[in-house]
Amino acid sequence: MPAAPVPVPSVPASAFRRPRVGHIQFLNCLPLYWGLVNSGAVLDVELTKDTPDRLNEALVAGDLDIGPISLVEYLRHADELVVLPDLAVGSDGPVLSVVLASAVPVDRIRSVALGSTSRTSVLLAQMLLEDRLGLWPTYTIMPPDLPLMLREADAAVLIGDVALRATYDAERAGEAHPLHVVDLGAAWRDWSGLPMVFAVWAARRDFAQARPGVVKEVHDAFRGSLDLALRQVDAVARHAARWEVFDVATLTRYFTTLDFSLGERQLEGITAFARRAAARDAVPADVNVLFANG
Ligand SMILES: C=C(O[C@@H]1C=C(C(=O)O)C=C[C@H]1O)C(=O)O
Repeated sequence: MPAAPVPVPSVPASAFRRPRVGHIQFLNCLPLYWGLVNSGAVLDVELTKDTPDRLNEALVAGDLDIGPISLVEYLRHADELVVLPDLAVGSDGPVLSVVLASAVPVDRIRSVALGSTSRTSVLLAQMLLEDRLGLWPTYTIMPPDLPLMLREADAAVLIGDVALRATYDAERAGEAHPLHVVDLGAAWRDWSGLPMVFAVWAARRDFAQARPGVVKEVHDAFRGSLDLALRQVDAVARHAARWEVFDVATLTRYFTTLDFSLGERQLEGITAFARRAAARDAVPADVNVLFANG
């Protein structure tokens, strides 16, 4: 009699396939990517480059395994995710690429167009306008196009390259500039005394449990490539200035102004932001930030 077949435990396909990793298609994450390409790290991943709003949705839906996620969306879905240590997009003071650009003096803003690619910064802007300045404007969500937004509203909230452009144009024009450009990283630090964390990197909990080694490998590669890019920041800026509208000095300043760390102070910043956001019912109260085992 033939031997009974040995039962093979079923292994989910996710145990074998290449990890699906997200990447923000803004200059803020160029150092991360540049390092990956130039460090010679062989990282076998399926990389999806997109705007933060779409990457948020994909990670929450389980269409990505690991990726950056707007802080607000992380706080809303923290029980499905683990945070990668020592990696974030933030600033301790001015950030240059998260702005409120207003055609009227800030205390006269009555309508605001919120850029559709953001989740954290648009909430931060609302908190600053309402809870700090006592203004109650109306809001509309619009694609991140400054002239179109200002056709519809007094002010616009922008993130990423278009926001960096707004900062750059305002600095170059000085007094003659028609817009009031408020750096929301600086505004948050003035208000709270703390750094702002706009986005973190997270892995889906089920993925991190099934493949902890892969999460560590991806995290190490990201962290390593970021460190490399920041050590060679002039070269990164020179490279990017070849096709970007920004000059080398602006890009060098930008890459060194951004705070990619996630230490004690950044966690305090997250807690302070989460508390204020929870008071407005924008995120659940008392979220426990769980890290991937590094
Ligand atoms: C500093 C930035 O942080 C970003 C802000 C985000 C948000 O507001 O939801 C999300 C990801 C980051 O890209 C930036 O976009 O320039």
